[in-house]
Amino acid sequence: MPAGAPPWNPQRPSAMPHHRYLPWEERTQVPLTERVWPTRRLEHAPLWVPVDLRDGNQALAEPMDVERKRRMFDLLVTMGFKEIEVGYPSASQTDFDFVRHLAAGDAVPEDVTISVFTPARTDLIDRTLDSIEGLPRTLVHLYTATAPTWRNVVLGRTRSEVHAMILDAAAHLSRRADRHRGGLRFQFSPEVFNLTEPDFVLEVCDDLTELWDACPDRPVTHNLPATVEIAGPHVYADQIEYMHRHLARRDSVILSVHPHNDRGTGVACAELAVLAGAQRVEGCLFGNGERTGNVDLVTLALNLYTQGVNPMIDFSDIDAIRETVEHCNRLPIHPRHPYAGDLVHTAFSGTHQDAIAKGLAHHRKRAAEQGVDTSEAVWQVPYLPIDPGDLGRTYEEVIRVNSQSGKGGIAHLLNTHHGLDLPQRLRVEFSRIVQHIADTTGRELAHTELWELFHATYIAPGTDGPVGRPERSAINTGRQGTENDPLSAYIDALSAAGITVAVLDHTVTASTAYAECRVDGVTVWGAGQDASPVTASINAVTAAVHRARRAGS
Ligand SMILES: CC(=O)SCCNC(=O)CCNC(=O)[C@H](O)C(C)(C)COP(=O)(O)OP(=O)(O)OC[C@H]1O[C@@H](n2cnc3c(N)ncnc32)[C@H](O)[C@@H]1OP(=O)(O)O
Ligand SMILES: CC(C)C(=O)C(=O)O
Ligand SMILES: [Mg+2]
Repeated sequence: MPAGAPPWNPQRPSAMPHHRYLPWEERTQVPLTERVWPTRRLEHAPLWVPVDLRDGNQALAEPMDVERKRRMFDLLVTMGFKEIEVGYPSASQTDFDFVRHLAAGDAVPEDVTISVFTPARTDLIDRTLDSIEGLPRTLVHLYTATAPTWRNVVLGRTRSEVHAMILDAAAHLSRRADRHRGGLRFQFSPEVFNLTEPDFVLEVCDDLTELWDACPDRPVTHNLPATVEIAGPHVYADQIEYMHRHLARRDSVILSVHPHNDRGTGVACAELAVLAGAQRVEGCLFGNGERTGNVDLVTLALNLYTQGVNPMIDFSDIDAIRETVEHCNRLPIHPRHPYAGDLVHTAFSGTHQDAIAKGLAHHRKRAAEQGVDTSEAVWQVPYLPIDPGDLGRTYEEVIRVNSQSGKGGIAHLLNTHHGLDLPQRLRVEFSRIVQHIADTTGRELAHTELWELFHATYIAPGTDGPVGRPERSAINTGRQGTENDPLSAYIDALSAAGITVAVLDHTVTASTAYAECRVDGVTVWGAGQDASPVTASINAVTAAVHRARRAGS
């Protein structure tokens, strides 16, 4: 038993060298003792800023060419994003050309602001400013790493040297901006904010706010990245709340966050950061980006949507969005990706299917009672946090059948796709047949296969044997006062032919009849179809007779 491990924990200690890693408390400290973020609620959307064309793009094996960048840009505009980071113009000719392409054409709507990214180097700042010549409403985004390890190891400068380097670059940017026609605004990112001393970030950001003379009408954006996620989201929230409370000229600062996803908690970091005072969130569609990605804007915005908050972004055709992103990034989106993956609205397991099928039926009923369309009624369907219809998806894929499935799902598919409404006991029986096939083949059964199986089992179980099709003449002549009850007449006819049939259960819904019959002592179900309920019922009894005789032979 490892020292300090509770007695109920029988696990063997891992031999992996965990001592090589430092807890976050030893790498950063947030001087925040009282926090308000746990008491707050997300009530409106922050400003979402997609960085797919810069941070996402720099993480691709094959960065986007101008054509792909343009497709991504048009998608982002169509979805409703109002501020879009379009590239790192000093990094490559493609990025430079793309910004020039935007400047030359009419792709940028009047309500959209473009952002371009630059390091704190005068030659690269100049190149960046050259790229945006003629572009209105541009945000120039300056960044420098501020965390101790980056200062020491990467930049080879002391804290005060890095501070001076940032201010020099910002001053150069300001001077160059004075010559720029069209409104420029500034953004600063202390790269690796989350590992930087909070007082250093405050010093630098406050100096920039002053240097760039930010005011409420021309605010500066301070973007505080979790460049490499190293701690839980509660730590990031504390760091953001601390900055939110202490930044100077707060009404002239847009407080932005930029979480990455190294620990898989990028979404949680962003959500808690907004509770803690962040007004703007940078991320990428479906979480593309460096290493494990940038925070996923789709998940974030749809998380808000499913809380009844307007996400300010249009996701009504999520598959078209996904296809464009897959084309531009040349990366597939995982089938389990929140909200957008191929399988995220699908249930294979029996109890989930049962609940969903009941939930959908209840939803339709409640909408009808309230006199509203199903797409307007409040959504409360078990296991489906969002109505797939809101994302432009159909309900077809919601329930799929394999060996994990149960009668509810099978009945739902037969009902939805083939108009069958199986009686409860028949559901139980048929699901055993399906289960056996799914188990032995180990594969999924499509709704068409279920229908074929149902048809072959219950509707047309084979006509070999002594009973052929019902004798219409025997029915129509009407025996024993059964002129108004052709089914009884048919059963009498069968009896006269030596086949004793008792109908134990009989229902007809939408041109399909289901009959549970005892035939010569054998109890079986049969089903029949016809526009006429009478004929459908007679067909069902005939099918039951065939099945019983096969079972008995
Ligand atoms: C967290 C982020 O996403 S940051 C953005 C990362 N994105 C990219 O790097 C993609 C585009 N980058 C590039 O194409 C190139 O790095 C360029 C064109 C910008 C620069 O290329 P090069 O001049 O070849 O330099 P290199 O790529 O080796 O960059 C490292 C140099 O920049 C310095 N540097 C790193 N960040 C910054 C910064 N924010 N401001 C100023 N200098 C910086 C480093 O200290 C190093 O300097 P050194 O050569 O004196 O040691
Ligand atoms: C905002 C910039 C510097 C960035 O991409 C990061 O820090 O992750
Ligand atoms: Mg980043």
